[in-house]
Amino acid sequence: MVEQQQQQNLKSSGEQQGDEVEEARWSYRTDRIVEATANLSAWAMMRRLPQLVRRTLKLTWRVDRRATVILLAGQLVSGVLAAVALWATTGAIGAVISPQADGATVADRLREGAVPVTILAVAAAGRALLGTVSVAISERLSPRIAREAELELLAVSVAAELEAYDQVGYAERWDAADRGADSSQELLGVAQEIIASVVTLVAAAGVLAALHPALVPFLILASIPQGVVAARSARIRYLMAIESMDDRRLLGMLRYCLCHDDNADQIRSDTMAGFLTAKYRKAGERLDTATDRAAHRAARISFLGSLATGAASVLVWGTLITLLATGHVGVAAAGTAVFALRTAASGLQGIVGGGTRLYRLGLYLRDFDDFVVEAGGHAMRRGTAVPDAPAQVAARQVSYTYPGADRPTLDGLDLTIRQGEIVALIGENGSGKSTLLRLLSGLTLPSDGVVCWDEVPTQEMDPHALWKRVALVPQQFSRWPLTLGENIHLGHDGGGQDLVERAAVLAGADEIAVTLRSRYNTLLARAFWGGEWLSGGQFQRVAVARAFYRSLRAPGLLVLDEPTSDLDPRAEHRIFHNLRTLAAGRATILVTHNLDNAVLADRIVVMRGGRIAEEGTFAELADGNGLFRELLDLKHDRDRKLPGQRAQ
Ligand SMILES: Nc1ncnc2c1ncn2[C@@H]1O[C@H](COP(=O)(O)OP(=O)(O)OP(=O)(O)O)[C@@H](O)[C@H]1O
Repeated sequence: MVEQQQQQNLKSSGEQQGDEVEEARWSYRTDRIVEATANLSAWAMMRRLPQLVRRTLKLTWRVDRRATVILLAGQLVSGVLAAVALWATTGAIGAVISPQADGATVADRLREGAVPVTILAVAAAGRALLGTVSVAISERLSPRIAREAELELLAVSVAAELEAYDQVGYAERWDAADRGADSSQELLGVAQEIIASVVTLVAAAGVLAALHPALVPFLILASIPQGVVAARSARIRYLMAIESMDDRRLLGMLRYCLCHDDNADQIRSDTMAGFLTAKYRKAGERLDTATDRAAHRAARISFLGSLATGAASVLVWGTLITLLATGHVGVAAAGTAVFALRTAASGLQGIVGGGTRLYRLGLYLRDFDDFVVEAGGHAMRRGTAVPDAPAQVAARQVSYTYPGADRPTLDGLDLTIRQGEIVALIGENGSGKSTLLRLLSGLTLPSDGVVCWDEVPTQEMDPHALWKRVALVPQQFSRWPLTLGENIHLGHDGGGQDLVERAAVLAGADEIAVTLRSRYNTLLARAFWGGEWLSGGQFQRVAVARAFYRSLRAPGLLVLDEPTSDLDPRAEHRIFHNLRTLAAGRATILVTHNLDNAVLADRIVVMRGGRIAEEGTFAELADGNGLFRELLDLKHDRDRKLPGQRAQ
């Protein structure tokens, strides 16, 4: 009863707000894809099939050569057995229908039929066995083929420059590519079905041609409508999938928002479940409409195709009857022709059915290929220099414009941080601080100007060697589903447990370790059995410990983007106190909105609108009349008294 009431509440609040839910079409650049795909014809499909089969075999070859050979040889033998079986059919039919007048006894007939029937039985058993073997091989190899594709996708994704993520529609194209990688799981099964069908068809057509060549063109004629229908249906389904891609992504996103524990508190406290559920329902309805439209179109085409196929079948059978009536083929041969026609028809069906699926997979694979090329275009093409701990890191006349933005976020900026120095970066929201940190760390490259570690520009360095010397606490730090120890060393465990614990002590994460069931071996993931969870501030201590660990292992640039935003005063004090000691031998840059923390810095740099507005020591800037002083005054004003605050 209570449940019913809750569901009713959810429904009615969703319905009530649903009216206001705008038709949320997250606009992606699908028009271009739709337009390109609409031009694909059945002929294009036919042309692509051999190439797709070749590609599948290449993939299979890469995964397991021996299995590929067995698979192909098996199909070949299976085809030969099909032809042999059809030939034996003539003998078997002859034994059954030869006229009684010959005076043949039952024993004679059985003797006559024994050989062809035995051949038939052996061929059928052989084909069945080969079929089982090839299914087993393809089931074993298919997941591996998909994994190869997924690994390729992951490799190009992580090898791309960060700016790739800022390209319009990049995430959408990644999704499409991911589906392409996933669908490659079906490739081998389908390609195998096509190869088997082709082999069967060739065998049957060969037998038919030998019985009477006139039968073959009709067989081909009968297959044309099926092929056209299949191609058109596949295209309709693919276009539908592309057109509704944004809705499917939206559904996925909403499911995540509604159910993931990241949002669980807010979903409840903001009573927004109904609002999001209404959006979900709307997107689902749009998807249903698109599916219905595609199903109707496919059904119409399929009906027309069936009519055409029926007409073509009449022609084939008419031809056979005529040939029999005019004595061009004998009765036994006509019987074999019937079997051959049925075999050929099943081969054709296999080709058309498999071809359709392969064609559709091919379209998804094209998304995969396109993305691999696109991401490859963003691959890091940098130098090979390997940096040591730099004596200084300098931005020289650096500008940075995000892809698609109409003005630069950073504009002709100069900044040098020397080893042993702590520089505090201050500025209002959106002034470009995080963007500058990314450039100094070599995560992105400047649109103009250079960032140099000593005298070597970041674009001339091996990025991985460079990042080994970067220790970063980003604003949005990751909470990896790993143990506490792993969350600190992240696989770079050469420093040993001592270094992990030293970093933890410096960041105050040692206090967390002692509260956990298995200390540093405790899994920090509540989604897994045995995992534990930390508070926001505790996780931030772990993130700082991670950066300290990296910096202890390979000193270089220490980058702290609001590293203590979630910390209590004691924890914050500990980190900044230890930072002073750690800073020796490193260039340190710290972003903070808490101006009091800037006291710790040797120098303060104040940013405004992507440029440096002023710089100096805390005392110099506090005595001045620039932005820093203004922000400081605002803070002191608030510290003294806020409007409406009651006097103590
Ligand atoms: N990936 C991105 N794509 C496009 N524009 C971006 C991107 N990231 C940041 N920007 C833009 O660049 C500007 C500077 O952002 P940045 O994150 O560097 O500011 P910030 O000074 O660190 O701000 P905050 O104090 O809020 O952290 C902002 O106007 C923002 O809209």
